[in-house]
Amino acid sequence: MTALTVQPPFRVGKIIFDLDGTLIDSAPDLHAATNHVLETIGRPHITLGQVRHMVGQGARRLIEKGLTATGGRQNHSIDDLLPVFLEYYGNNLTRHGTSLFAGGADLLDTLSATGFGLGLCTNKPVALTKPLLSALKIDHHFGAVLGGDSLSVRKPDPRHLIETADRLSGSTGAALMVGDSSSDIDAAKAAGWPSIAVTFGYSARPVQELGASHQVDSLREIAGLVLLKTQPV
Ligand SMILES: O=C(O)COP(=O)(O)O
Ligand SMILES: [Mg+2]
Repeated sequence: MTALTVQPPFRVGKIIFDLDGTLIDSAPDLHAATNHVLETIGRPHITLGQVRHMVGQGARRLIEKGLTATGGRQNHSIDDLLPVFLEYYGNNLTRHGTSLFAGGADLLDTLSATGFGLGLCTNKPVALTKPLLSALKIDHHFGAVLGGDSLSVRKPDPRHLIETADRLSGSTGAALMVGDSSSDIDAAKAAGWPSIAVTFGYSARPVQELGASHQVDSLREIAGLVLLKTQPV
């Protein structure tokens, strides 16, 4: 495991959040959309438990992993299946119960109210991300929202995080990444940022192996780990 280089309380001005598996439990709806794709090609369904460890590298990778789990890629083209997935998922973003993880709404309220610049950096397509943030009533917290297709690079490339932070106009100071998967923590490490890994997300690997600066079992812990702007420095 990578040595911890930065310890809380983190003295930062900007906090960049991952979405799936970090702020929101979107697995139920990603599960339904994946099974819809599998059904169209006569494959069996996969379980919610399987999907929970397949999310974090974008829709293409999720479809690919769904195929691998049900008999292999064979001659199926991800390019052909992606629009099937995106159409179903886009029409059913919260239908099967996608919701904020416990403490998420309070955390974002607290961080916004105390003056942090908040950014959202996800590998989900941005055209699906924005309506999902609105449906969950958390869109107003984010000064910048970048999806997996917003740039020519995406997590774990650190430029995805750095660009999200740079677009937070009016916020200064160092940035912190909060995520659930290796793509988040690897991007933060490559950017030279501290990071917090949540243990309740969708990581395919044990979270303690990701090498985050700190890890939390609940979003409720996070406000206590950053130096709130109202506290004396
Ligand atoms: O895999 C996805 O679609 C998005 O995942 P992320 O929000 O964890 O980056
Ligand atoms: Mg994630």
